Amino acid sequence: MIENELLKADIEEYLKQHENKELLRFITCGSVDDGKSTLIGRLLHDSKMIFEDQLAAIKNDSKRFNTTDGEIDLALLVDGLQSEREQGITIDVAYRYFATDKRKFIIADTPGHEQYTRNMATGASTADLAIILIDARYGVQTQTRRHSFIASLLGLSNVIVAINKMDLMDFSEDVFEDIKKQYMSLAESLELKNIQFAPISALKGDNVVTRSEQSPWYHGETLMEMLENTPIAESFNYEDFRLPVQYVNRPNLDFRGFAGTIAAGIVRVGDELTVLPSGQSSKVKEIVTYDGNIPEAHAAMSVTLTLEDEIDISRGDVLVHSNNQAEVASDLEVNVIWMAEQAMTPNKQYDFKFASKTTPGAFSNIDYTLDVNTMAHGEAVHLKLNEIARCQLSLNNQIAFDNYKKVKGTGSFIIIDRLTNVTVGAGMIVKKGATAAKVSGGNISEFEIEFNALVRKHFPHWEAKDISGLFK
Ligand SMILES: Nc1nc2c(ncn2[C@@H]2O[C@H](COP(=O)(O)OP(=O)(O)OP(=O)(O)O)[C@@H](O)[C@H]2O)c(=O)[nH]1
Repeated sequence: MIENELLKADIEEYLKQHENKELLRFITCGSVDDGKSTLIGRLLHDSKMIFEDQLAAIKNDSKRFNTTDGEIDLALLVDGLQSEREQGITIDVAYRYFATDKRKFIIADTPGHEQYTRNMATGASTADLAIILIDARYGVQTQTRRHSFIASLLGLSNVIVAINKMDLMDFSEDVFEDIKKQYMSLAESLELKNIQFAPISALKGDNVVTRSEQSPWYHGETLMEMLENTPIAESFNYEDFRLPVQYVNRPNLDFRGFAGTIAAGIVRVGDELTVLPSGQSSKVKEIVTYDGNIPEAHAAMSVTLTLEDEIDISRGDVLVHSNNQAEVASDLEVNVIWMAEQAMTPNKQYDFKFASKTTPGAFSNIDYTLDVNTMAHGEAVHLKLNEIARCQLSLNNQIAFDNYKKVKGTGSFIIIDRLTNVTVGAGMIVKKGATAAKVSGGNISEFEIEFNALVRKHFPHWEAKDISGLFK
């Protein structure tokens, strides 16, 4: 633990020195034992981010556990905790930092265990890129499909498919090409814009940071070059200005500022803004930051705006350009990833936490579930752990929102259980909801439920759907 703290302290210092370098956030995903930990260890090791004392500790451990036949077991570096090592499974999202001359990096390391889809969703929601690991011996697996699908659903457009353990397949070009083909056919049904492939051995280091002599047929970039060179600025939306107001700053009667982190777009002094949902308008008087006033600010910056007029704005409102507004509604059509052991029940009240506003509401209908292996639509009355579904959401209050693919910050939300305060799911907004769905889901009478039960009992061959779960 002491070593970890040291590492953390030093890396914060290190990151400070690299403040002006571009930051790439990425996630690594794959099935258990595909080699995520080894790969991350290799990236850290070969980019010289490991300190000598840690290296010595790993060398000793590798000898003691005799895990890798004399090679340093880089996985030991990542699976730092003793209990994790004993279990052999990484169990939560862990964030790691490293830097090269070109960029600095944050890795969200997400475990491969089937039930931990939610951890991947957590890591992926803030990532620019996903490394999807495939064991060269086995090719595309269920987890590959699941992770690629979630990456696509979360709007992660950059994917590096790292075909690992190529050393066990004699660095065969045919194996690489074959897995590439398998993956491309899977990707056809997904919205991943930029897919790159690398044949690697995380254990031996081939094509990770240094080019391998074992694969003379491969002329592409190393994995590290891909991480350094994949353009990320394109994933920012500088078109649609959105400022979800985190708090209203009123230190004295003469100053009233609206503070928050810009979710998308650019704002300048003098711009005409509208407050949503109320619809009132004014002009930007000042843009105040920690380092003083500035004439313009863009996505990801934390700012405080003051306006020309005294208008009513409170926490949770969204400031937008008057000529480019977000939508406002209380009924939404959404994609949901369910993350709790206890199933989601339509018409049960949950809290929905948007960029800066939390409001109660309920799902009025599950339109369909999505099978992550086949992409087929299915029917469901409840939504179970790790299931993904298209749903109709009915909120108790109006919110300002965007389609998730347009603006992540104003297009996503988390779902919180009102009793336990635990996050039970995550959602991405597709569009304004259809009110018709609300009627079919929300207004079922007790009589209809009883009638439905009778029909199902006495006329099972009619195959009527159980609607009791829709009523609560
Ligand atoms: N031959 C070979 N073995 C590898 C390679 N990469 C990883 N391994 C081995 O595969 C096993 C699993 O690697 P890990 O890095 O622990 O796998 P992981 O995906 O992090 O697994 P979890 O942490 O359990 O999710 C270890 O025994 C590694 O030494 C590789 O490129 N070649």
